Amino acid sequence: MSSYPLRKPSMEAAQAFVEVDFDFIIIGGGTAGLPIATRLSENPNVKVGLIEAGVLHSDDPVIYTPRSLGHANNPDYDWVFTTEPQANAHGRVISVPRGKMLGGSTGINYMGWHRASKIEYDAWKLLSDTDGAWDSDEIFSFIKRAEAAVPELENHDLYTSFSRSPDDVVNHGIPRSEAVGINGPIKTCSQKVYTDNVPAFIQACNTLEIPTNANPYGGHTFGVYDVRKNVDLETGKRVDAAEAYYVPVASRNDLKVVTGAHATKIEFKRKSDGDGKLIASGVHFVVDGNSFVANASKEVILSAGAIQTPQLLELSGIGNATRLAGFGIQPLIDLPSVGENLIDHIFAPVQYEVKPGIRTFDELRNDPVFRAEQEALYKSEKTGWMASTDATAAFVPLKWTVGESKFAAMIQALEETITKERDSLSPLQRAQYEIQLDWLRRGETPQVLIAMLSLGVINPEEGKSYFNMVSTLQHPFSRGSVHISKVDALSQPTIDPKYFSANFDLEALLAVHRGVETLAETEALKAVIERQTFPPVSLKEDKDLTDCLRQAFTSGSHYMGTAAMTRRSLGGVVGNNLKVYGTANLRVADASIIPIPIATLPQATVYAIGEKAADLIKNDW
Ligand SMILES: Cc1cc2nc3c(=O)[nH]c(=O)nc-3n(C[C@H](O)[C@H](O)[C@H](O)COP(=O)(O)OP(=O)(O)OC[C@H]3O[C@@H](n4cnc5c(N)ncnc54)[C@H](O)[C@@H]3O)c2cc1C
Repeated sequence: MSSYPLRKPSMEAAQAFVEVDFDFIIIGGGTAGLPIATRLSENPNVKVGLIEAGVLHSDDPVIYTPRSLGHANNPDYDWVFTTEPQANAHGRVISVPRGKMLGGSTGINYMGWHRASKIEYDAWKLLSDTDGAWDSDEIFSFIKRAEAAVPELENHDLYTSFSRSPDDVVNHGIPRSEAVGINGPIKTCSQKVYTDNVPAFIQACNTLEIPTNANPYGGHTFGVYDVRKNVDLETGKRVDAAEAYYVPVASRNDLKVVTGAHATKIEFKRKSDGDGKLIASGVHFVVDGNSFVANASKEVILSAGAIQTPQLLELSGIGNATRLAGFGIQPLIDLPSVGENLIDHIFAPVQYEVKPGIRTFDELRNDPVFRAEQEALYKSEKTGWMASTDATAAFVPLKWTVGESKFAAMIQALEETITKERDSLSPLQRAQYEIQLDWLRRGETPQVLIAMLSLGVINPEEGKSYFNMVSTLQHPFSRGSVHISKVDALSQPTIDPKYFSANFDLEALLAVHRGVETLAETEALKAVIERQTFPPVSLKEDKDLTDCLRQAFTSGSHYMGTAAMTRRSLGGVVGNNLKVYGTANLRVADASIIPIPIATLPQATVYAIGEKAADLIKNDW
């Protein structure tokens, strides 16, 4: 472990940090930053420094008890950012959760471990230069490197047995034994506790011809299944980037981590030879109001996440030159797409009260004796309800949700809008929309995730139990932005996801809501549901429900795209080697490089980005 405390900011640690001549400095100790730091420091001959604004929370039950999820939305763990008032959501200001700690957002996320369909990762290639383009095989191989799935036999995927019949189960694509990693740092497992709503949901999906997918890791995600979780079956704890990647190698001499240290700017020199590229040579940071500069002789890697990576680029002089000049920042590289292309998934709940006797995770709220038993079981055996989260979900193409004729009308209207607005779209949007339209028309790739969740219950009555079917939109057409609001790294940037700026997103969300209503009408779900408690059942008309969706939706907390890895001519910020265009040695590696919406819970993909970045850097040096 570091000789300096990582649990609180330390001036001595900051001073010792800047006295090292680093080869590599990584900004942000999160989902991608920690894999990069730990993989690079496998070579004892390089010196690696990592600057993280949050601190280490080892053994904090708020983080590591799976059932505590949702309790970390306060400044001890979270940046607690918010959006600009959203024009298409009655001016609502929406919460933007982001983990602030060693481990980043993996310390506060919901632990769903998932990957997108192959076709979605293959689209990255369509948007990039040919040389070194990423594709699904490559991303799958790096996800495999990051993960350790508990072998099936030891932790059987019980959910397949809940299907109506074996005919409802599909198992296709790359065989699971080849697709899934077993030796990586991130331990993942299947659910051990299934509450009564889960079998009902799976059977309801089967009734509506959504198959049970026994191998959602093989390249085809369509179907209903239990999403694996990054929970360690042996310890019963959340597995985050800090515990999985950093803690086991913390005593390495060549790896120095400074926490409570807020990076404020990247320092550059300009190359004197022909290409005149910028060379990143150091990083400014502050600890408790005191400024420091650390030096890197080889590379600086920016892994501050999709909100703060563009902020730091702009503060360092990389971005839209006119915008930067307006803030009095000398533009070093005119890259107008920095901070553009902000993508987020959109979530909207439908809440149901269950019939008496049906058990959901609300048992823990309603029955103090049961809760005490479960807490004791967790303490002694590291298992039971406290070690569990609910993660059953259906990934479904929009076509299924809507029905053929309505779907055809929706697509036609969407195509007309895109054609009409073509001149005002960015080159990247035009390319993305073509790809997204193709996915929609084919009707095989899920655009929709319906998640079975017991979290976020609205106004629960004592003694009653509930679950939510959360409709989520995974391939939105709306694009927002993140930009600096002042020349102050410590203040939050202006975050404007522009939710529903593409009207299609709202129509699609309404269609998903209708799909959820149909699911609730199946015999399987009717057997467990007492009544719908949100949205109010009195809201029947499309117009009223649409209004309710504008009021009730939340961010999926899956921000991506703000430093997109695409061709420069399309408005890319980084190339296939993750280097920022116009720089010789500044790379971005985090969720901001994801170029197009992907229908997945993104952390496994971001870990893969970190793993791949480490490989690219090792190969170059
Ligand atoms: C509430 C919530 C629930 C989620 N649920 C899931 C889920 O179930 N499954 C899933 O797959 N994904 C989920 N996600 C999304 C997933 O966790 C993120 O997409 C992913 O972790 C992002 O990784 P990143 O490396 O881009 O950023 P992060 O992991 O957030 O890392 C960025 C790091 O940089 C640090 N940093 C930022 N600015 C600075 C600075 N100026 N100086 C120093 N350090 C800085 C931050 O403190 C942070 O540690 C969820 C996210 C949230 C917030």
